[in-house]
Amino acid sequence: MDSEYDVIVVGGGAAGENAADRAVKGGLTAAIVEKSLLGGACSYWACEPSKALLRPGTALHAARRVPGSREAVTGQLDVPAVLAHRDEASSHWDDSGQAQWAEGVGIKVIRGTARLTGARRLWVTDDDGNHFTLTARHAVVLATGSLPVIPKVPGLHNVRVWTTPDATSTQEVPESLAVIGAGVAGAELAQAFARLGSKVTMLARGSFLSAFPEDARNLVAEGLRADGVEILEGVSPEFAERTDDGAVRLTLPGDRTLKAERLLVAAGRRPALDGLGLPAFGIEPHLLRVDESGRVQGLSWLYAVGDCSGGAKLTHQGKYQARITGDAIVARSRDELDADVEPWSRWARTADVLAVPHVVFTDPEIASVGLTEEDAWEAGIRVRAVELPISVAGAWQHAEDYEGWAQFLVDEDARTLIGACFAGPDVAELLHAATIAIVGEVPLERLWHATPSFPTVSEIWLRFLEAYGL
Ligand SMILES: Cc1cc2nc3c(=O)[nH]c(=O)nc-3n(C[C@H](O)[C@H](O)[C@H](O)COP(=O)(O)OP(=O)(O)OC[C@H]3O[C@@H](n4cnc5c(N)ncnc54)[C@H](O)[C@@H]3O)c2cc1C
Ligand SMILES: NC(=O)c1ccc[n+]([C@@H]2O[C@H](COP(=O)([O-])OP(=O)(O)OC[C@H]3O[C@@H](n4cnc5c(N)ncnc54)[C@H](O)[C@@H]3O)[C@@H](O)[C@H]2O)c1
Repeated sequence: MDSEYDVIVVGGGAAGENAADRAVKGGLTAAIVEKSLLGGACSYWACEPSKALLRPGTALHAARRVPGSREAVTGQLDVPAVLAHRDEASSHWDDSGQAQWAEGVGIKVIRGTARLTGARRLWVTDDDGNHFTLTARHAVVLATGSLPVIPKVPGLHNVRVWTTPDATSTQEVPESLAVIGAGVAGAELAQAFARLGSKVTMLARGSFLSAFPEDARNLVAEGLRADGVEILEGVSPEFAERTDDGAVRLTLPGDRTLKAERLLVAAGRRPALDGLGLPAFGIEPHLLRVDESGRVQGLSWLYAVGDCSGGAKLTHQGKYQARITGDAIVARSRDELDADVEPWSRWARTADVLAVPHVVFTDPEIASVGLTEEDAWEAGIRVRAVELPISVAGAWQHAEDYEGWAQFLVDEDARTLIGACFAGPDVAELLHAATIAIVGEVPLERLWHATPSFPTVSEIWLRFLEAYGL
């Protein structure tokens, strides 16, 4: 094995793989050091398995909402078949296909745990405890992902908790499940397990899905409640203990208790930057900042992409950052790019601030992109919100009782869209149109010419422009 590569990526999740791929496509040599499965969290423990657990319930529910197909659907979810579908979606936790892809595109995969020991130099320990040094000629890219935040609840350390990988890879559906945290992971997994037969109770420190507009999160809360999920808002556990029968009992404010067979902690994630040797370079892991090209501030050779680099923790955004960073490293290796990076150029993560798409894959879904109304006012933008129910012919065709809500945010001076949020069944597929309108800064007068097909849910775009006054 060579000990020198142009680019060395630490962490082979979605972000790391894409950074290495772009470097190789640009003519550089690249290696990925990975301590677990190549493909990372998304492939084995996060997006793929969680969506595979959710999709069968969504499909069944959709069939029940259309007269004609409703009558044909008489059974319940087949739990073993759902779990088998999830196993398949997670490649049975086998990364050989991924390793084959990497080697095929010219990326060297090195199994082990890496830490920085000098500028462009890494110390790697493999699974057998062997050590070796790797040197990067141009750049080291950190793509080490994120770790769950475990809240400081007295007694919690004595209790066996599930974090999200335990929930997404389980082979058993618990009779009852308590969930600490009512963000995206908590909401999706609460619904998945409720539909698989668990009695689910969610504890939200603040509001359920607090990052989204109230009308959107109310629709999702209604959907979860219809599946039997109990949502307790403004509630954080005060104490946790193991019961004699191996279950978990939580003490809640007001001396209430909650007993559940399993306890899932989905209370947020933090960048996984410990143990990488960053303090020796004057960087406290929790203070790591990157510039628009993904370069760690203060170091010309160190970059970070994906969950570990701050910002939205989403696969597609990490991959976007990785494409930008990989190309920036290539450009700098050819002296085609200096320190300054133009916004919206191919070396700038401009969409990280202005156009991050985010889908909550519950049923109904939430799909949002761009600034929120609060962000816009804070940024000094004169924003107008147009909010309306998704009440178009396409919605009635989609489901008898279709209920949806949309919000469009317009920069009143530029007369362009700067944010959008949709809530309702299958709204995820409406999102990319909004992302394109925002990234392309398409004037509303031009959007007026983008005719949505009849009868599709996309007709909500026409209703928006009419409501806006065009
Ligand atoms: C339950 C759940 C569901 C989700 N669903 C979605 C979704 O539907 N859509 C979406 O966009 N996002 C989703 N996300 C978020 C998404 O999973 C993450 O944003 C994404 O996986 C991050 O990719 P990454 O490459 O940055 O990190 P990771 O995929 O975590 O990869 C980091 C890799 O680095 C390795 N590593 C760490 N330290 C070292 C070291 N020192 N040496 C060598 N290797 C190291 C790790 O083993 C790991 O493989 C979900 C998250 C969760 C928790
Ligand atoms: N569909 C998707 O794209 C998807 C799905 C799942 C996760 N993710 C990503 O993974 C990351 C982690 O998801 P997450 O849901 O864990 O984080 P999150 O930050 O979205 O939500 C965490 C929630 O836990 C609550 N919380 C924290 N401590 C608590 C306590 N002691 N008691 C009660 N509630 C408490 C917080 O108030 C917050 O609402 C997110 O950044 C998200 O972007 C994405």
